[in-house]
Amino acid sequence: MDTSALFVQKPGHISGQPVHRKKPAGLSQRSRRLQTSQGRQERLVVAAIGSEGKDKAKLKLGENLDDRIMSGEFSDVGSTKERLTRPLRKLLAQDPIGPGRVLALALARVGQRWRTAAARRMPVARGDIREIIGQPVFIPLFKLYQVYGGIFKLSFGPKNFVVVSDPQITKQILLTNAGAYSKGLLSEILDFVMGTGLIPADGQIWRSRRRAIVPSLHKKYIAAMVELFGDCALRGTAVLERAAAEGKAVEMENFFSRFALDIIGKAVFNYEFDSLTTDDPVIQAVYTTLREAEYRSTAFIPYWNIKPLLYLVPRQRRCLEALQIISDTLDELIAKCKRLVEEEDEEFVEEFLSQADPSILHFLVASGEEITSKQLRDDLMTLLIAGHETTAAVLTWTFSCIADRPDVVARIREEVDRVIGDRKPGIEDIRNLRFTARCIAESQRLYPQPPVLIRRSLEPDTLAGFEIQEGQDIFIATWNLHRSPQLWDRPDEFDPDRFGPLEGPAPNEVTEDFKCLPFGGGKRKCIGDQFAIFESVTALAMLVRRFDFAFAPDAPPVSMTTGATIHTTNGLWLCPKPRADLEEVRQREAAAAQGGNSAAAVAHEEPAAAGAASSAGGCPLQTAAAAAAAVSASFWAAWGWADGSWM
Ligand code: HEM
Repeated sequence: MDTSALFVQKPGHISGQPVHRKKPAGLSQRSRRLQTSQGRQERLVVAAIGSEGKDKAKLKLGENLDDRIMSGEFSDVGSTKERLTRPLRKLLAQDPIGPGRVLALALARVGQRWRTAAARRMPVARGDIREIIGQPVFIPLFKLYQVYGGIFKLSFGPKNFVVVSDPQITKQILLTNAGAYSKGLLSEILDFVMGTGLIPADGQIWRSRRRAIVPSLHKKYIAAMVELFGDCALRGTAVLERAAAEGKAVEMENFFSRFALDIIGKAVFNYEFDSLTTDDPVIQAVYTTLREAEYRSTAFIPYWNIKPLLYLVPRQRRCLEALQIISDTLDELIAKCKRLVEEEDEEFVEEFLSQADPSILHFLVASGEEITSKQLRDDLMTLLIAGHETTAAVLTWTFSCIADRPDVVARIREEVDRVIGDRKPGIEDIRNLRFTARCIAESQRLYPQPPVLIRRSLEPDTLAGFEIQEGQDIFIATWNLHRSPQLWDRPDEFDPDRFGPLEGPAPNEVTEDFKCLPFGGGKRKCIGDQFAIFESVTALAMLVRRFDFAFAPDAPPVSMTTGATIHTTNGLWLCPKPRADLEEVRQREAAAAQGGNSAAAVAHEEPAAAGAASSAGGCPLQTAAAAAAAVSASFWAAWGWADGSWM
């Protein structure tokens, strides 16, 4: 089935469903067009989706929080007892005779003690959960952060969460006292899909799985993956060329979602989703499961814990069916891989990379480690989800950031023309695509994926002088850290130069001292950070060198909605147009490359042909694996990957 229609359409239609071009009623009052200091309006609207009626209800709830903040209710963080007795104290102080004034003085002294005691307690924002839901959850958290600062408690009836938006407190939780915290709520939410995979796992299981999986992402593997990224970018190029030729807009979130799925399928378990050009039940099953994971992470009542409802509620039944399809597919892939490992009889050495199948699954099976099929399935499912949604979101928001920035596009293009021309980038080239990489980093600052990290304290701790009880749920509000006006100059502006000279180190939680966490930090830091950066840089470079992108004229405004990552509400509709000087650049490249690895030749074929061309001669990764061996140590060190330091 040809899937291009799913994301290449006239902007008024998404997945075949007509979309009202007019903004929904009430949207305009709610729209927050973020004004940058240069006066440029970011096409960003904070909105909730839903029918008009639903929308109004949410609007009221969201505004309610704004009203309460405006009223100063949240700013008064002192003692309630002191506040309540203040009018009485004032009245008594007016007593002309004397006893009233003595009492007023006594009350003032007690009030002072109450205030001092209150200052030692963490500020608490009490409210109704409905004031938070119905909008991207990090938006109200940001508003409350502006009132309370780096640490406060968010309390809804019996439930409460500590919200952290301070770099040093974040560092303590993630790095210096990381042993005192678990994934808590996140493990509970993700159990149905990831089981004891790396993201939700804690304790001994986490330690042993991390020790087993991290070595599979070794240098040769990453270098081989860069080749795969280039092949997939060529297929994407072909899809965009067709859209450009037909003058159609492309829904880029869908496009990047499929792009990233194709890559992660091959990279993790050698499965050809080929979702940029086809659709099949496994792809549908993956998306059903992903959406369910997001639904569960934002739903208020976990009704799915009541077993019979799993079979009675249609969406839960669909999810069970999807999980079964994925589980069967993974079982087949595992069995196939085991057969291959037995047949090839290759010695398992450090940096093992199978020529026939360089996937992480192959590494894990070849390592000979005894693990249950269930654990292996959990590991693969975790890597599939962790490496897919995040990268797709990063690329989507990067393109949203650059679509109205011809100055940035020109700089990326100049760098790409100079470094790789029309070739696919090799591993060494990525080192020199430094401005392109900074654009990815800046987009990750503006749109952190995920926008909130979740933890639970395993033992009492003290954060910024406040006592934390065992079992306390904590949100680390990455969005707040990344957009804080106290921590960043012009925080809402897309400025890839803000991290200093391009020759300097790539920005991360260490260089930015935990005010920027593109991949988390400490012992639970992302294991796929280099994979993801190289993938995103390759895609950005290879698409920008070919196309100009402009916002589709009649498309809905770009707005955010919460999932595990930040999604667009109505898609990101862009019109790709071949860059004006494309022919000239091609001729120049053809003359220079003379029989080299010309991307132009491949990308002009149909996607299926591009895929076939990329795998001509067996595995397209063979040559890359060989080339990887030659990559210098200084290259890896430049990416913060000195031998051993990345584990
Ligand atoms: C741009 C893309 C990506 C982003 C923004 C991202 C972000 C993150 C973040 C912030 C964490 C820390 C979560 C926490 O502390 O609670 C994390 C963990 C993780 N990521 Fe990524 N990630 C990306 C790509 C990938 C890829 C490609 C893979 C695998 C190939 C991957 C695998 C993982 C795993 C397994 C963990 C859990 C590590 C542990 O708990 O030990 N990620 N990621």
